[in-house]
Amino acid sequence: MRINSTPQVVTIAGSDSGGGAGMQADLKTFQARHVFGMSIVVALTAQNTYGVQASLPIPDDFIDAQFQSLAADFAIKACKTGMLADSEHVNAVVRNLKQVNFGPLIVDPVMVAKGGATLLAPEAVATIKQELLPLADAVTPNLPEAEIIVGHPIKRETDMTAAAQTIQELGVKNVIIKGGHRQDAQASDFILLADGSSFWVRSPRIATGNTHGTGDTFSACIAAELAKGESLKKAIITAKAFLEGAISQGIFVGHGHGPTNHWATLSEDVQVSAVKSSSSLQG
Ligand SMILES: Nc1ncnc2c1ncn2[C@@H]1O[C@H](COP(=O)(O)OP(=O)(O)O)[C@@H](O)[C@H]1O
Ligand SMILES: Cc1ncc(COP(=O)(O)O)c(N)n1
Repeated sequence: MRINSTPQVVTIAGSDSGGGAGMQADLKTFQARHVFGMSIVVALTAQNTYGVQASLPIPDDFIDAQFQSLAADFAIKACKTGMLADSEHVNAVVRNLKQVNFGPLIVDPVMVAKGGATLLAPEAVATIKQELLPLADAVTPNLPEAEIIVGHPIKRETDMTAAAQTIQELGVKNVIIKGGHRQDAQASDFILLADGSSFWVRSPRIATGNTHGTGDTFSACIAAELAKGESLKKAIITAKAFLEGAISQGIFVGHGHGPTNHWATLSEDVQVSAVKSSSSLQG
């Protein structure tokens, strides 16, 4: 059917007025990856490359209204969450997700902005673990977020693999722990799939201050590729190549922690190494 043949994706997240992170980064990613992007705003932030100056959660009933508007009209094939502000808003999103069919759900458990601002009330971590993760097809914590979810420090690569297992036991099928916050020569992300197989994606670490919105861009790219019908494994590898390009071909705007370049071409420097082989990697 012609009317719904374009892959349609929605981000359920916070707005970054500075355009580098949040749903603005998601929508730029959707555009770059040739899918039709939509947005459900959960919170507004007054933000720039220096940090977050103010934030304002959206009333629950307006979150409901946005879900209803999209569900009534579009054939959404994948979705992602980003900044969800607090427990009340996590619950509003969960309630709505249970009533719609927006395809695979990627949860980016955004907690603290790179500049240090709190984007999720600490009390809401338990709500994300108990209510949202069981609905998710994949979760994409960065290292500090993974440490909060599992409740202990994650230092070595073996800690990342163990943490992924612990997070999977919370009821989320596929776990992607991003290694951007480590200091090693490669930026390495660990992936544990639903079938128990696992692999690393690695790319050269780029020395840059332009990493504002990297996590948002990564999870948005995964959602975009899933909406096109790609397997989760292929979507993750594409997202890694997209990030390596977006970070390395930097864009310089603002005076603080700069954004990435969503026009960049995919990098060819991504290495994939299986930890356990499996004939049936998650599709
Ligand atoms: N300096 C860097 N060089 C190359 N890749 C990076 C760099 N920083 C982050 N990445 C990659 O960007 C993606 C997002 O990771 P990360 O920055 O850890 O997320 P978040 O924005 O949630 O903190 C991951 O694939 C990670 O490996
Ligand atoms: C609205 C919003 N959502 C997410 C982030 C996280 O991005 P980063 O960790 O790169 O600051 C952000 N800064 N603002």
